[in-house]
Amino acid sequence: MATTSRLIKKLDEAVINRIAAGEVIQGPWNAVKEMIENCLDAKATNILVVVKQGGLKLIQIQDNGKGIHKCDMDAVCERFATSKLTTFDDLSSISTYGFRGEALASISHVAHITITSKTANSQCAFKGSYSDGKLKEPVKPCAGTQGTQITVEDLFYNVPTRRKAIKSATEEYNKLYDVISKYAIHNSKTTFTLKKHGENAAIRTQSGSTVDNIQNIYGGEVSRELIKVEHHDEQYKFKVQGHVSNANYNAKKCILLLFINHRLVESSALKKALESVYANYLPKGSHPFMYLSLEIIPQNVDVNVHPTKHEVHFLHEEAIIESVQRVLENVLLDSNKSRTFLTQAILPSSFGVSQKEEEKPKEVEKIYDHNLVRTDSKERKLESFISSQSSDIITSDQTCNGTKKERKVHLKSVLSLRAEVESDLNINLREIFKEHKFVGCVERKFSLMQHAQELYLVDVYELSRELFYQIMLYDFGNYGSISLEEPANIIELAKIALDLPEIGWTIENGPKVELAQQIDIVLRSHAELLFDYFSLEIDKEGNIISLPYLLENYIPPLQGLPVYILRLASDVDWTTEKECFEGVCKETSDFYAMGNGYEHLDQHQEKDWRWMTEYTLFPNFRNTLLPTNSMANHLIKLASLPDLYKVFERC
Ligand SMILES: Nc1ncnc2c1ncn2[C@@H]1O[C@H](COP(=O)(O)OP(=O)(O)OP(=O)(O)O)[C@@H](O)[C@H]1O
Repeated sequence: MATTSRLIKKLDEAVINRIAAGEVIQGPWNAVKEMIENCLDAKATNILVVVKQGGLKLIQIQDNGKGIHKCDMDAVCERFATSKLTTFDDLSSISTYGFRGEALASISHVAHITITSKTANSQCAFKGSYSDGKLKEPVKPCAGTQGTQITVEDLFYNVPTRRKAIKSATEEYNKLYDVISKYAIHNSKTTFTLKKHGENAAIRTQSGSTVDNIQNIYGGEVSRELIKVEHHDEQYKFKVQGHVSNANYNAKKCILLLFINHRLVESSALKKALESVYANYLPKGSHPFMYLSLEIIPQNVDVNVHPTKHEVHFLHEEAIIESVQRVLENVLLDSNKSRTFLTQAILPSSFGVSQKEEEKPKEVEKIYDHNLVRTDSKERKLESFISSQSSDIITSDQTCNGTKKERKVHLKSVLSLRAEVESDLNINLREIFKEHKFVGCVERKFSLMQHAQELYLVDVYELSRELFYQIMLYDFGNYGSISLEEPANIIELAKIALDLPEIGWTIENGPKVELAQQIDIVLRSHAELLFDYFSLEIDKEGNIISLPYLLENYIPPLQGLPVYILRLASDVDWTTEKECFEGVCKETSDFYAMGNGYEHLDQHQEKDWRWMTEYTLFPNFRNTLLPTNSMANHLIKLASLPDLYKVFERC
């Protein structure tokens, strides 16, 4: 009778351990991650990582933490040997990164590992080499400073398939660079250094702020555009804090540094949810930078989901994700509203205004990128147009003038005017402006723009009026100034205005000269307020000498100045704060609106308004304007491609 031999056999212990190790240690990056977590659990404040061949040949991690006692040295690389967890219940309140006692054991099954460690109480350090979870020979005393140094050599030397699957050392290096970067940002009080063996440090952080570390690792372009996130949710008992990029920043790839209870984890659901919020703020195809740290009560989090610990599960996952989405939406909306504009005196020769000498800052302050308004966050910044397309508009030294310090505005009247704007937001219009393409100017008050397959006629006059009104509210008290080359006398301006047919002066209104004098008295009596809050300066002789500078590279049509002066004096309610501020903002935005003022334009002005419409107003309709429901009337849909197709089909 033929005997059948057993097909199912118990695997050799060494093979079992190697397979298990391969699940925990997938590549140099997570060997590094596990060991960094050990350093942090040991309260290290200084961590140095040296690697060779992307960590495949060598990973050496040195910390200044509490060290390992000599008596524990033989057990550190044994599976399920840990100092961090005793009972299963401890898992629900775990506050250390490690809890399984598996990482070093796993590494010892697939690499050569040497540990040198010294505790505070010990006279000297002790050194041991490990293989397959065991000490190769008794630990030896040696010289060393407090802390632990772990050296891992020839990772996967005994797992040829895994070694082959690893494509390139550079790729592995990039992955571990990424892991160290993220831990360095999350642990800003600990200094991190990463070096390729024999080379200078690729990462070297100082103990400082999170933003400093983001700047150090991801660069100034990101760190300058960050908004702080901080929120405590009582209902689902979690905290979220971090820094995310604002609408000015966009990258080709989404960068998300996500920590849940201080563990670096991945969550595609949260990532997707957050990216969908940014879709309303960023141009298509561009992505944000987000560093978020969520702290959820440990009882609601299951950390033991994945061998590499890069996933966690938590209760109320959907509700928490939605709540974080709302937090992000709020901070982005806030940052979009409070964007500040570069404030400086500018002098376009074609408009007959010039910079006041005494206003030139003694020391030229550097103007950073984030002070400059973008035309389109995907494209070039306005400054790049200055010397070419707009040399007539802006004098070349304008980018080095000083900026005013921003003052915080807490006036109830202004906050309530802002709230009125915000209560009327129109999300559809925001979408349209966000994704629009400028087509061309029809005339000063009207331009064409395209959104998706639709062509719109845009009332630039009305929209720019709204834009300036919003800028006045959100940048209240912080405008720069445009200095007039020739002081403009209020009485003379008022007389010019009263002569204009559209003002409708009649004999019953009283003599023009007297009216002009009254206008002068009203404005001069409020000169201090006009200067302080609105940068509208009146000298002792009753001359206007400066106007507010509301938008970079935009000069109001100065022919509208006489009417502006007259309306400021006659139409503003100067008796109550809110009405007064609202009135000045409204009159000023009427004056600044594109298409106001000039009847006949010379060659320069003809070129200037077109330039300002395309490169200043439309980019700000996209990035700065908060479209409200009333603005829907300022867009007329002229054509829609799908409708046109239908017409052709019928023909
Ligand atoms: N850098 C270090 N400083 C001090 N002690 C350390 C260090 N690295 C490891 N240890 C000690 O070695 C033990 C085993 O570490 P190992 O990484 O294998 O497991 P763990 O951190 O306890 O759990 P996990 O497998 O979940 O990471 C730790 O519990 C700790 O006591």
